[in-house]
Amino acid sequence: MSSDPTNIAPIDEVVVIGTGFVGLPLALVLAERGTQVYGVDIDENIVDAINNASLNFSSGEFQTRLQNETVQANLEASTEPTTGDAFVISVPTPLQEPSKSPDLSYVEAAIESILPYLDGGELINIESTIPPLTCEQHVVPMLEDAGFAPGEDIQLAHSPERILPGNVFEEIVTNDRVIGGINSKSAQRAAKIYEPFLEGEIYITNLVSAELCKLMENTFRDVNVALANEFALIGEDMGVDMDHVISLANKHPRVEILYPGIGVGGHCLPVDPWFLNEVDPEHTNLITTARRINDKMPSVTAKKIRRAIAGYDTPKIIVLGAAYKPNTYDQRNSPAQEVVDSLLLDGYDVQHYDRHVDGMTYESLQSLLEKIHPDVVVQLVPHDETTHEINELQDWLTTNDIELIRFGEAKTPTQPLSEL
Ligand SMILES: NC(=O)C1=CN([C@@H]2O[C@H](COP(=O)(O)OP(=O)(O)OC[C@H]3O[C@@H](n4cnc5c(N)ncnc54)[C@H](O)[C@@H]3O)[C@@H](O)[C@H]2O)C=CC1
Ligand SMILES: CC(=O)N[C@@H]1[C@@H](OP(=O)(O)OP(=O)(O)OC[C@H]2O[C@@H](n3ccc(=O)[nH]c3=O)[C@H](O)[C@@H]2O)O[C@H](C(=O)O)[C@@H](O)[C@@H]1O
Repeated sequence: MSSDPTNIAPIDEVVVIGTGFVGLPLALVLAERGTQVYGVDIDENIVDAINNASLNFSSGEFQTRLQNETVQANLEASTEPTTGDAFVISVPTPLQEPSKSPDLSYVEAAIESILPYLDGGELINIESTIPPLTCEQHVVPMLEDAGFAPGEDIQLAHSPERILPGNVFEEIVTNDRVIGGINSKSAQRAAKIYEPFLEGEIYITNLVSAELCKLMENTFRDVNVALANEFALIGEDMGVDMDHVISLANKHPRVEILYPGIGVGGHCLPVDPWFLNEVDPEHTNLITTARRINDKMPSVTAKKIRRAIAGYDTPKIIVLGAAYKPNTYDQRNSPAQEVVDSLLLDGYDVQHYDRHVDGMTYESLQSLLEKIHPDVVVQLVPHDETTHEINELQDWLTTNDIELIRFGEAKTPTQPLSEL
């Protein structure tokens, strides 16, 4: 795709619709570099928090950036949209349960909400992860019904976000960016949004390719975690430490097995593969099987814990870890929570803590254990800090007759063969 870049109108004002995990970092990095940003969210608490620079996210980096003077001068939030050169849509795209069909109502509501502010010449750029053909089959007709000619008087692009929760402010700048456009001019105008801060490359394509690309990335990861989980289950049946075998297999120059875990959580991996299944169920056998393997892991984990504590009459259990993965506070679709819910349902006495999750944290692990006197400590999420604390307390736990059960990366440090 090519068009004369000198014809591309500048983007001085960006309206970000949905200022959550994806929309807010974009709003912040744009405002830091001098773009006038208007953040729009239907959640008044978020709007107030942005305007008062008083976010209660556990990640201090959001707060620090929000308090920056340049950001304060360039970022304003509201529950209602306004006019601007570009509208970035970063609202949720969850699944409907139990059908696992995509719920596009947020994207549709977001588009609907900006229609009164379009007057010709604006760009709409969707960052939300969307099923293939959403732009063509949902967004384009909405714009046409409102009297616009997408691609002509309104530009339309899809630039899926790829930031890794936990490393957001680095990846938003350094990741390469794929931008699909309804035409070349739309894609190139969307690129203008990112130019003020992006260090990665921009790759221009069409709308459906950008939609598919994002889904394929997360599906690739999900399927590969499922493979690691399946290997781990084989190892367990055979009484072999598969973390160790995986580390050996990964010495092959073309093998990179991921790590088995207690399940796949978060906002995206458990969701996005189903978007592919929705459009082509005939060709998503491997993908849906992988999803089911990963979905089964919390109950497999709960079963392992039950087996390990079968010798206690009424064990008092402390579980450490509630976030969906290490070193984050995000609890969305958390496998750890599912494991705990399953144990609670069995009637076990479980107390649940997580260093990074508001309302679940504790001062020091040792004083917590001294207060509660548990029989068993289960580490479900290997946050670095928690792993460090537990490693420091190993001898103390043994002396105090507290059994330790660990899952995830922290369980088995990779041993060189010479030490086996
Ligand atoms: N969480 C992540 O790290 C990543 C998420 N994504 C995708 O980005 C999209 C957004 O995800 P998150 O930011 O995590 O969700 P989120 O739930 O953190 O934020 C979405 C925000 O949109 C607001 N909202 C909903 N409807 C609205 C409307 N009509 N107008 C204005 N605001 C509205 C919500 O109140 C919420 O604050 C999803 O499609 C997700 O799959 C993509 C990459 C990474
Ligand atoms: C392809 C890819 O790496 N996508 C990223 C992913 O972020 P997310 O935090 O969901 O991914 P993650 O770190 O793989 O974690 C997902 C889940 O998978 C588990 N997990 C992950 C890797 C692994 O080897 N074993 C494992 O069990 C994690 O513990 C977690 O429960 O999804 C994000 C998204 O789309 O929201 C995306 O922006 C990120 O770049």
